[in-house]
Amino acid sequence: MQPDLPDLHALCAFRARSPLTHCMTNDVVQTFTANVLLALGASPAMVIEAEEAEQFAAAADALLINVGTLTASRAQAMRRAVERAAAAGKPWTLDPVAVGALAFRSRFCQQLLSLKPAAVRGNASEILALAGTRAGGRGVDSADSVASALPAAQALARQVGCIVAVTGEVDYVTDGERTVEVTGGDRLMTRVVGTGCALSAVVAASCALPGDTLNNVAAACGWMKRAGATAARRAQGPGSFVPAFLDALYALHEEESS
Ligand SMILES: Nc1ncnc2c1ncn2[C@@H]1O[C@H](COP(=O)(O)OP(=O)(O)OP(=O)(O)O)[C@@H](O)[C@H]1O
Ligand SMILES: Cc1ncsc1CCO
Ligand SMILES: [Mg+2]
Repeated sequence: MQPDLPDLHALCAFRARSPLTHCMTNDVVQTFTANVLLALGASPAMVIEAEEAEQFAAAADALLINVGTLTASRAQAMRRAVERAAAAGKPWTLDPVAVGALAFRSRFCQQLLSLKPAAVRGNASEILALAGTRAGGRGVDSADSVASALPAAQALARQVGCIVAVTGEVDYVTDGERTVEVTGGDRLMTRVVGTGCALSAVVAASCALPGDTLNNVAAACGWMKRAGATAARRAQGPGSFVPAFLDALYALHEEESS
């Protein structure tokens, strides 16, 4: 494998910074998300009670909002955390799980966008829905191609003034003017739950790094794609993929310099 110096530099910076990452995420992916962040060298903390979430949002380096298992009380806690993060100048990232398909979370995500996320990461159907182009996907899964969602991702990035990462077979990361394409990964990444949700947590953490957020988010997508490809070569199926994926994230620096 060719060394990929920008990704390696960003990975070293990520590990040196070890971003304290406040995750308000869904019930399905809590442990996997924390393990992915830990394998990469970040420091996750899942703080969800409204009063604590508000307090912690100001202290953490980055905040993730994932609406996968949203409830009214969680929405309230998330809103308070985002408002505090925004006031404290801390970057926050939105994963709009199943937006478009469901009205409550769609209204909530649209309202949150006015509080200026640093990044939005979603699959093609989610990005199309958030941009107002399409109605939504098939539950939490995408029903659209990534290429078909690129114009919507660029429009959303310009409209909100943030980085948008639309992911799938290929990932596109855009600020509305510049677009980076990230290739690799493996279809097995879609046969275990939470690779997208965990990627959003890594994207959130990468927004705490100094430098160009577009490049840092693209690097985050690249780490996940590379580890996904390595793990797929080693795994026999979804069951052995998850531990192989965590191992590959942990050893990414060896792969990049070999
Ligand atoms: N067909 C594919 N080939 C290679 N990599 C893929 C493929 N589909 C998805 N990926 C990778 O899997 C990860 C998750 O992306 P995806 O777009 O499936 O997220 P998602 O639908 O939000 O997932 P989830 O909701 O299950 O967390 C990304 O790193 C993406 O690049
Ligand atoms: C399966 C599932 N259901 C709600 S959130 C979630 C995790 C994938 O997005
Ligand atoms: Mg998702």
